[in-house]
Formats: sequence, C-alpha cells, structure tokens
Amino acid sequence: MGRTLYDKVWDDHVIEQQEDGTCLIYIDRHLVHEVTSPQAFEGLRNAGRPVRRPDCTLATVDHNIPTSTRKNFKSISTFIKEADSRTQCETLEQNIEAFGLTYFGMEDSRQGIVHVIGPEQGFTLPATTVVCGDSHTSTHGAFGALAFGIGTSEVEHVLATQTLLQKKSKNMRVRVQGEALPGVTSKDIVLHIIGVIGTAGGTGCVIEFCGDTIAVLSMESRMSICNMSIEAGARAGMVAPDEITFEYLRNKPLAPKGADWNNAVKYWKSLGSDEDAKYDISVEIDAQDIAPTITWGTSPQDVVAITGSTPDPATISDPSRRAAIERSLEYIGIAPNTPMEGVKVDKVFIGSCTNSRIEDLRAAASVVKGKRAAEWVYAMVVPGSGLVKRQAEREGLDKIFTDAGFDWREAGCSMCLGMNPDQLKPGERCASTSNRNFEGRQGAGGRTHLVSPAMAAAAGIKGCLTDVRNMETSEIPGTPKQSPQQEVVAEFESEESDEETAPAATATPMVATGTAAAMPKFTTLKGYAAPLDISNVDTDMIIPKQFLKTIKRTGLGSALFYALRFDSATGKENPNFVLNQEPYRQARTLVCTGANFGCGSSREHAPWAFNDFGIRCILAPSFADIFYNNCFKNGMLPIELPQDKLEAIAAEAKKGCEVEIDLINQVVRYPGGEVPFEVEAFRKHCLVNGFDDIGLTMQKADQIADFEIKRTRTWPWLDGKGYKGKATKVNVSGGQKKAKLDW
Ligand SMILES: CC(C)[C@H](C(=O)O)[C@@H](O)C(=O)O
Ligand code: SF4
Repeated sequence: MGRTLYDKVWDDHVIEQQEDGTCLIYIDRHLVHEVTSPQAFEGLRNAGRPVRRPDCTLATVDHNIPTSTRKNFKSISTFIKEADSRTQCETLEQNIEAFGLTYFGMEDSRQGIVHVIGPEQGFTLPATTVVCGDSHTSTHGAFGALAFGIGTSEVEHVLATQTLLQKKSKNMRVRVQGEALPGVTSKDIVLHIIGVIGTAGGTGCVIEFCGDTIAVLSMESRMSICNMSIEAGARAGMVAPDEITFEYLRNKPLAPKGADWNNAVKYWKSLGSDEDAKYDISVEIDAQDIAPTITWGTSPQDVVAITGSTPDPATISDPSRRAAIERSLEYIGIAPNTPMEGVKVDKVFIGSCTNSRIEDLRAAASVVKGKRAAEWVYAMVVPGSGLVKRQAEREGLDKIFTDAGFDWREAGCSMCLGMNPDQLKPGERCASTSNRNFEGRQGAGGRTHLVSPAMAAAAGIKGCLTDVRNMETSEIPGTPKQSPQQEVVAEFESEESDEETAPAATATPMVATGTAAAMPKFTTLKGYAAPLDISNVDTDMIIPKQFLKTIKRTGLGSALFYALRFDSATGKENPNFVLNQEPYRQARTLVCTGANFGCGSSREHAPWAFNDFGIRCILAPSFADIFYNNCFKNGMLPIELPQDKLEAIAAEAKKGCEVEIDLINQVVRYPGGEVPFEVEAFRKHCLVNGFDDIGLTMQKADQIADFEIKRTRTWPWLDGKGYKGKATKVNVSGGQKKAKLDW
C-alpha cells in the first residue's frame, strides 16, 4: 500500500518499535528557548548527563525579552528589568555555556522567535524530525519535516538521548483547491480550516496540507498554515517539499552544500505522498469559500468572515456549545449578532511566529503606506528575527510603518503572549496576527481578534475591524539586493578561511547512566473529585503565562486556574470556583465534562500545577495531545471516558463523594457504579513502576548508536556541520563538557 509524506518521514526515523506500537524515534533537530528548558537542563545536571548532539541543537531567547531598542544593550542581566524573566534568560545562557550549545543571544542579529530562526538558517530541513519545547514547532512542517511541540520532560529526553518515545499518529489530509480570492492570505485559509474542523478536529493526527491552493503558496505562507495546525488540535502539520521549498533553502547557511545538496534534493523529492496512500480522515476545502477571516470569540475556532457578525447563542440547540458561545461573547465584550466590521480596537499587534516574516511585513506595509494610524490606536510591528528586521529596514518598511505612527520594535514573541513588557491592559481590544485568542492570552482581561497582517494593518489605520478589500494598497518593491541569509553566510565565510571539512560525527555507544525508576508510582488513587464543565480548557487557563517564568517544577499549585480562582482586581478567592470550595480543595481527581481538555501550549507547567495542587488524575471526554503526553511524564493519569459516564461521575462528585481510580484493573469506581478505561500498555507500565523514560531509553544506547551510523551514511547532511563546515563529535561521555561554541 502507498505511503503518505508523514509515513515516509516517520519510517525513516524509527529506531525500535515495541509490541504496543510505541516507537523510539530519532530526532534530527532540537530548538531550545528559555521558558521550557531550565528544568530539563537541571535534570541533566542532576543525572550527570551531557547533551548528546550539540551539533543538532540550537538555542535562543524569545519569550521573555523586551522588544524595546537594543541600542544600549550590554547584557541580559542589565537589559531585562523584570526579575523572573531575567533569571530565565540568564539560566539559559548559563546552560548553553555549560553544555556547549549554539546560541543566538540578544546581541546576535540571528536571534529571534525560535520558529522563525530555524527555517531562516536552514537548520530546519525537509524529511527531518524537528522538536522544541513549544507547541508551534508545527511551523517547521511547512518544509516536509515532522515537527512537533514537546514538554520539558521530553526536552530533557532529547537533550540526553536525541530520541523520543512516540506512538504514530493518524494521517489526516486537508486539501484546499482553487484560486484564493483577492485579499485572502494563508492566515485566512488556516483560520477558515480551523473554523471548519474545530480546535479538536486534528486531535491524534498529523495533517498534510495539499491541493493546488497550497501548492502555489510561498514558504512563509505555508509556515503560517502549519504553525496553526496546533490550534486545530493536530500533533503536526506538513506540506510536501517541492521546488518552492528547495528554492527557499538553497544557500541558507546551514543547508547542505555541493554534492550533499544534490543528494538531499533527490531524497526530498521522493517524499511526496503516493497516489494510493490512505488517510484516516480527509477534508476538502474550496478556496472560493474563504473570505478575509477573523475570530469573534476566545477560541481559534470562533471564526467568521469579516463581513459577518457574532453568533446568537439563542439559536444554538446544543447546551454546551451555547454555554461556550455565551462565555466567549461575554469575555470578548461584544453582543450577539453584532457585525464584525466597525468594532473599535485599541491596539494592533503585527508579529508572532505565525506572521512576523518578511512577506507578512510587506503585506502589512502595503496597506499602511502613505496613511496614518487612527489616533486612539497603538499599533506595533515586531519582526520575527533580527534578520527579518534588517531585511525590512533595507526595503524601507520600517519607515513606512513609523511614518504612519506604527511602533517599530526589536525581534521577540512580544505581545503574542505577554511574558514580556508588551501586554494588553484589562478590557483592551487588539487586532492581532498571532495564533491564540484565549482569555487573558495577551494580558489579563485583554481581548484578541486573530487576523492576517493586512487585516491587522487595516484595523490600525481605521481604528476598527475593517475589510481590507475596501482599502487601497500600495506596491511594496520588496526586491532584496542581498537576502539576509546570504549576508550571514558572507559574514561567517570571511571569518573562516580554511575550507577543510571534518569527518562526519562519530557515533560511540552512549554511556548508560541513571536508573529507570525516578517517578512517583501510580497504582490506585482514591479521593474527592472536583467537577468542571468547561469545553476547550486551554493550558493558558490552567496556568497563565506569568507563572511560566519559574526555573523549578514545584510550587505551582497556587497558580492552577489562577484567573478563575482569584479575582484579578482584589486577588481574593472567587468562592464560586470549584477548587475554592470544600471538599474540593482536597481533590485528587478532576472530572471535566467538556471536550478537548488541555489544548494550546506545550507548557508542562500545566501538569506541574495540578500535581502540586494534589490532583493526579483528570477524567475528560477528550484531551489535546501534548497535555495528555505531559501528564504521563509527571506520574499523572489522564483518562478519556464517554460523555454519559462522565456526567454520572460528575453528579456523584458534586455530592462530595469519593472516586477511586484503579490503574491496575483499569477501572474508575464511584458510588453509582464503575467504568472501565483504556490506557496504553507502555504508559501504564511506566506509571505503575514509576519508570522514567530517560532511564529506559538510556538502556537502548547501542540501537541509538547504530542508527546514528546509518544516518551519517545515508543522510550525511544531517550531522550538524555548523557555519564552519565542521562536524562536531557526538558527546557520549558522562559529565558536562564545556565546548567552544563554533556555530
Ligand atoms: C511557552 C511555551 C510553552 C508556549 C507554547 O508551547 O506554545 C508558548 O510559546 C505559547 O505560545 O503559548
Ligand atoms: S506562539 Fe507566540 S509565544 Fe508562542 S512561540 Fe509563537 S510567538 Fe512565541
């Protein structure tokens, strides 16, 4: 039978498959940022383990850093004023120094959002596995890479072993056909797709985006689409590599060169899905149905054409959907049946890993050119990397923005999630090119409408949500004299005169250190169960951004459901929230009757917060993939149950009855009865024995080393050779090695 793009990339990375289907897969590229790595490095340090493949690891700072001018930048210690943000960035710098990793710091023009710099440098390549402790790693799938977000425990696993334990996902195809209508960009396409399939539509799947609409899109546009596949609930999104991909990658600093390039392209061309490949789910989208699209609510699936209106909950028969719409409208502060066009905005944010690349800035500039921002609007433009910024300045885009009264910033995540000074104030409304419109995402009480860069620019000029098709646009020359990437090659070539290429990385058996058992065991759990009836509980809701600045795994219990538990103005407990009531302060289990629990970011802080509070088991109709996985890595048990059983358990929980989770026998017992549940054999085995994955994987050292030998032989361009064309030796010895950073 034919294979899909995903099948092919997957098959080429499997080191070993267990009976229950769990596979040990090799990871080619690991991106690291300051928020999700401190606890992972701490784990390595405690176990005396080195980073196995510094040559395949690239680190930067992006979430916490201010985007104000760096003219007087000396060090992050003096530049970052907020103490926790500073500590997180300092900790990353200490870790990259101690473990010998390549790092783009704030004084390096290559610094930027982790998902912008990987492709920009050619670090991201077709047919690779790419991971990062960040849910939007899906972005890199635009290159035909299998790219997905992981939690901090998995970051540690990859640092130590360059592998991950994974089960194969389902194949889903989203085919978009037809010519996109005027004013419609890839952002509108992906928002429309999420509107059609919902935020849980891709759960358990890797989505392949294809069709003639996708085939003509630039790499930047494909990245915006794959970026938001996580908002559709998918594990990853992919697009088959083609001439557009190869053209983008040619001459990128870290892309293969010479004969390696030719061999790589030949291999990459063989990756497209076979004619007779089978998909578990197929969705067809007609591009002619897509208008400039905008979100009206607090979930990325709450979309409508800019010419449309907010929904009317009174017309919705499904009670939980009606409740979700009512809740969204109340938070967003717009009445039912209100036309989207004309809704006044306070702020405009053009940036984020979805839309901060050069093409995005050109699209926004073409709307802004020669006009002025509405006087009540603060509009900011935040390039995705120092190189995007430099390129835009070379094209004069910065001048177009500043002449129109838009603020021109330095690279970073900025107001996408407000872990840095760029934030919305309570009640402020923002037209944003980012990817999440969750409650409080851009600042507590802030209201977000997701849009394309052109639509955001239009909102900035008019001061309200606006149909960009009714605005005049200007030609943006956008023809670079020298692309930013070529410039970097030039910088490094002049530094490095010797052309000698070192031998490929040598794979010597990994030293098996540490023991397999390191987690608390889970066999049975008996106690109160807290009932919760909210759909799409996202990880921003479970633990808001301000609590991600810790470098520890503990002490987060008080932050659990912070915005629901505490009044934002007074800081007092909200007596109506279940975890503030007796006996649920002592709850051991959470019973959620709403679907898609734990959607959104990869933050492992979410299970850490539950654990610290004392909740070790969550029952729900369905879970988002990364959260589900992160629970197991922390000795927690997420259980999927049918809706009617959950309602029955929740009814008992509301009476204050205890619930017993018996993992050995795979059954939930409650006063009204008992219900069996499914759990994968390997995950159960690890929970019951308290096994830590890293310890188990370390015992597979020989298979990993053998795979590395095959990898060097078959795909020699995958051993990171850095900017100087030299392979780095695989770091196999115990203890940390202070290496010279030569990338
Ligand atoms: C901080 C990180 C864990 C998070 C993610 O995984 O997505 C962030 O990038 C976000 O966008 O919420
Ligand atoms: S989604 Fe926002 S916060 Fe997360 S990586 Fe992208 S830009 Fe940064």
